Amino acid sequence: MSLSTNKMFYVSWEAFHRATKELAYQLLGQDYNAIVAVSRGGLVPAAILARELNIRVVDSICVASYEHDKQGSLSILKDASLADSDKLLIVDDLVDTGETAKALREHFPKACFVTVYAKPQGKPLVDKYVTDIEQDTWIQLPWDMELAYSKPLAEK
Ligand SMILES: O=P(O)(O)OC[C@H]1O[C@H](OP(=O)(O)OP(=O)(O)O)[C@H](O)[C@@H]1O
Ligand SMILES: O=c1[nH]c(=O)c2nc[nH]c2[nH]1
Ligand SMILES: [Mg+2]
Repeated sequence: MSLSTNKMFYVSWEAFHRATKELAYQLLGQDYNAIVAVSRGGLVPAAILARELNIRVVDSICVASYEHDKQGSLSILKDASLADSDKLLIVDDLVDTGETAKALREHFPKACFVTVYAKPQGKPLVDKYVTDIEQDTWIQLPWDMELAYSKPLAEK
């Protein structure tokens, strides 16, 4: 997807951590025994969920589709070695158009697919998520940003 508006939702590391812990609360007691992180965006929430849910088996599936904010066709660069199962948690940072989630659900039909953020188009494809984001808004994740000087309002 390529966005035509400039609406942004900026996420700090603390906010990302807090939202992912909220996802962990939702998953608590559900007996998952392994995680597959959807690299790269899913690596950070996967580490947080693995810690909070005490899951020590963590794998990754490496996919590519976006070049910055332009979406192309999805390809699997490296598959996970863990087999599909209903005890498997597939973790990504966000679902937007749902193209990535659709491909992953086909790849892991029994697994539970979770994200931290979800936009309306992709929402029906995730089993659990924490925060709703409007479709026309770009989520700026903490690893894509750096601290910078901000002019006082009076000077803007
Ligand atoms: O619902 P969709 O429209 O498919 O978009 C969601 C996907 O896009 C982003 O990954 P991206 O492909 O940009 O790669 P990255 O995780 O390596 O940053 C994000 O991490 C999701 O995996
Ligand atoms: O950083 C990102 N923010 C988004 O809103 C988004 N949608 C797809 N891929 C994305 N990456
Ligand atoms: Mg991704």
